[in-house]
Amino acid sequence: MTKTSFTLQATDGLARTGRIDTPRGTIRTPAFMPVGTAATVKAMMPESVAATGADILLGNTYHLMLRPTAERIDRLGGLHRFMNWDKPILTDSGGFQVMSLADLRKLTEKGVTFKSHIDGSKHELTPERSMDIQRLLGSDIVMCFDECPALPADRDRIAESMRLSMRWAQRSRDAFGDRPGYMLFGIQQGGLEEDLRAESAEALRAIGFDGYAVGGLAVGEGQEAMFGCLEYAPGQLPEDKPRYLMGVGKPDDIVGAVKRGIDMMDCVLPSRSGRTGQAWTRRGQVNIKNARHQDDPRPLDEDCTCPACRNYSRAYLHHVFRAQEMISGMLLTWHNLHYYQELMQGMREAIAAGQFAAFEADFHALRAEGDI
Ligand SMILES: C=CCOC(=O)Nc1nc2cc3[nH]c(NC)nc3cc2c(=O)[nH]1
Repeated sequence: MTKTSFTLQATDGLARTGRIDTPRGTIRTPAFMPVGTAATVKAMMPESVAATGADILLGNTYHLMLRPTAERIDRLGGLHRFMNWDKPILTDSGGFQVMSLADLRKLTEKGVTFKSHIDGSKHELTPERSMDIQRLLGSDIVMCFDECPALPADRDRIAESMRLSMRWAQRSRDAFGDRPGYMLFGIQQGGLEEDLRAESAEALRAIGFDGYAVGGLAVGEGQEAMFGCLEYAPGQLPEDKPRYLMGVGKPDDIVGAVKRGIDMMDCVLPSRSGRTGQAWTRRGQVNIKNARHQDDPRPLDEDCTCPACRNYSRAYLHHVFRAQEMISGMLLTWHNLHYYQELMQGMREAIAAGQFAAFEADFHALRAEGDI
């Protein structure tokens, strides 16, 4: 099967469940993508990531172009072979990270020049170069090269940035070419301005993409403003293509985004917070480094079937975090990614059964505030 396709299987209100079929495998939606920044989901073996239920993971163009370089990964057989992950991979275009991580950035109509945060070497990212890098990596879902304006920004700045991103979307499409079996996603911009988001959606639709991302969010606007934008932005995008919300989020952000029509998300939160001792459970958050866990024989979450909850006590997890043992980040990252995938599976089943409202009510009812 060399083609790719998106099939909607059920809807419940604005929430949808479906599947994205690619030659490397099927992605069940709504989907959560663990972040594998430097060709690894930190503290996890790839087979462990697969065991959590992840159908796809995310790679970062900015990091991989600097080290070990896309050319080297290509020579070694591509990113899937390199990191021993044979399911789908989505790579970002580098646009967002170059603006947040690189030094001495210079942005022009052509693209962005910058100095590596690793060794100070000079680099350039353009729509054309980003498409080339993502092709060399072999990623199954390629993202347009875009600019994500830092908020707060005034309306003129937001409009100007969005229109640049739309010109870059056309250049990305042209440079991507015709690649059966690979998908190119456009990225909607426009800040929190409904009319600018509509203009962006129309520009992307006219170019034509395999999927559409809602960009420019989860950049400090807060959940209320983000949900306000998600009341209209997903609906401005083609209904028969996947909708991807980048950088989201906490479990309640994810439930709220799926409720408003989002099909795919990615976030470093479950893995990053796992390494710092922050566990996410259906009853809320557990900061395992808190002294009150040091004699607690119970698992993190009685109902969780992950290896951390099946085989270890809170007391043990507390100990290995206090002792800064490597197993600490491994176990909590595994738990958090397992919990996130369980959340996605629960929503897929609830939407298919027309029970999303009940699922959402249970989700909120079970969660206590604060540390549990
Ligand atoms: C990441 C996949 C593909 O995205 C791109 O290639 N460009 C892009 N990335 C973003 C990443 C974000 N993370 C957050 N919060 C943590 N907000 C984000 C917004 C964007 C965005 O507007 N564009």
